[in-house]
Amino acid sequence: MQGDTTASDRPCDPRCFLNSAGGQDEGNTGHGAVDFPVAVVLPAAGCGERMGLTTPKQFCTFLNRPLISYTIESFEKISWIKTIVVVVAKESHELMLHIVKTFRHTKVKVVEGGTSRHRSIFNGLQVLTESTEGSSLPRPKVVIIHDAVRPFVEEDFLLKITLAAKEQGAVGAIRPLVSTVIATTSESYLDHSLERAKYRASEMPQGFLFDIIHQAYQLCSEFDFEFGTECLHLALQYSGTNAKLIEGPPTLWKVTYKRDLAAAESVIKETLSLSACLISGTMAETVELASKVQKNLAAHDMAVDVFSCAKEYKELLLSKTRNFIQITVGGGRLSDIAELIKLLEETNHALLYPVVIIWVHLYMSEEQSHRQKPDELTPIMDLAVKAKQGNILLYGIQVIHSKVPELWEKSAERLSELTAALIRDRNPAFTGQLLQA
Ligand SMILES: Nc1ccn([C@@H]2O[C@H](COP(=O)(O)OP(=O)(O)OP(=O)(O)O)[C@@H](O)[C@H]2O)c(=O)n1
Ligand SMILES: O=P(O)(O)OC[C@@H](O)[C@@H](O)[C@@H](O)CO
Repeated sequence: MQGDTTASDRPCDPRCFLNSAGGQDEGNTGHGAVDFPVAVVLPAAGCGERMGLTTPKQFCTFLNRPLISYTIESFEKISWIKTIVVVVAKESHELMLHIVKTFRHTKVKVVEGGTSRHRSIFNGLQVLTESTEGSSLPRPKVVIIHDAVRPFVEEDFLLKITLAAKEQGAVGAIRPLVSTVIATTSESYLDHSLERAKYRASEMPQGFLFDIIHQAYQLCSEFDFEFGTECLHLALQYSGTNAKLIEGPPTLWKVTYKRDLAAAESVIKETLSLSACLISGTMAETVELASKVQKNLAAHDMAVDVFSCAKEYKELLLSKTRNFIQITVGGGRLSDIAELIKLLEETNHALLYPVVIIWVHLYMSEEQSHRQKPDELTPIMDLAVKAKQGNILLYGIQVIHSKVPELWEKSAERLSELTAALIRDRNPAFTGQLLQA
């Protein structure tokens, strides 16, 4: 298609957009390249009819957080984006303010939506014009418009869209069509089909010079407002600006049906499972077990950093991982776990994503495990109940050291399998349980 700029169409790698979740260092690709004010408008005033739920899909939650909060976070962590205007229905205004407060979103301005997506977007643009009474928001040079129900957007693609919008006036993300587009007769027969290779799906984000898109909305017809679905069309029709088209990654999909919500949760869980910190202690057996687990988890695509003791917690937290494994020996050493939970709570580490702690209890022999008094381990349940209130999921796994290398290897493998499953699934139902490796 004329004007296509094809970006790399790499397979959907979860590490590419949720830096803060996956333990990756947050990129800052745009620093310096964007020397002009950029604002974002997130239309979120729809009712989500196709989702078939009473709660509008942008407020549906997974992993204890509403969908819209994930989208806001994708933009919030970008240093060169200064303002995020979230457009919600009047009846959702208080809920949106509560979400902003609960998840400590910054840069967010909440405004009231309209009866159609275009009306909502226009309301969002209006609040960005200096001429609006009481508008405390700076008029942006470029505005990014992005459906609030598209949570996976990457900084490097947003940078491409923003720089292209500054140069071209209007730019849109596109993706190859999956199904062929056909026209039907009034009796629901095939009228004709379009040559799929010549067409693309229009996705989000889209970027515009603010004045171009604001003018287009000021001039557009009531019909456009009521029935239109394409901002690029308004820029062409009413501001004479033909949008540049950039092929985006497969992660730009919009949450529309219930299955999309499950898919979004699964993508985020996969991202959260990419890294872990393992606190091994200093005993030869615990250090050896830690090394076996680290090697086995690498086969599960999980990068594990091993720390020898608690005093390195501070450094450990800087890694941004949401998964912690602590090996202890002998009598119940839950005090170390309690200390880690306290630190995670003090640093709000579990604010945006549930944190997993796996307490690995190593018995040095079969006899020692039989001597263990049940009441020495039951406190894990109490600790887990308290930790869950802070979005921290505590699990216990018991493992017995064996002097027989094959048996010891097998135990380490079982421990690694259990650890990977608990981290991947983050199922609250198993918190406080003591599993056997
Ligand atoms: N009056 C409207 C309608 C839609 N949107 C927003 O536009 C985005 C994309 O629209 P869509 O996926 O169609 O959302 P809904 O209209 O809520 O879904 P449905 O068509 O299934 O009702 C969503 O974030 C939606 O909240 C909006 O801000 N104002
Ligand atoms: O509200 P709807 O889901 O119908 O429209 C959203 C999409 O049309 C829109 O986000 C892209 O096609 C880009 O315009």
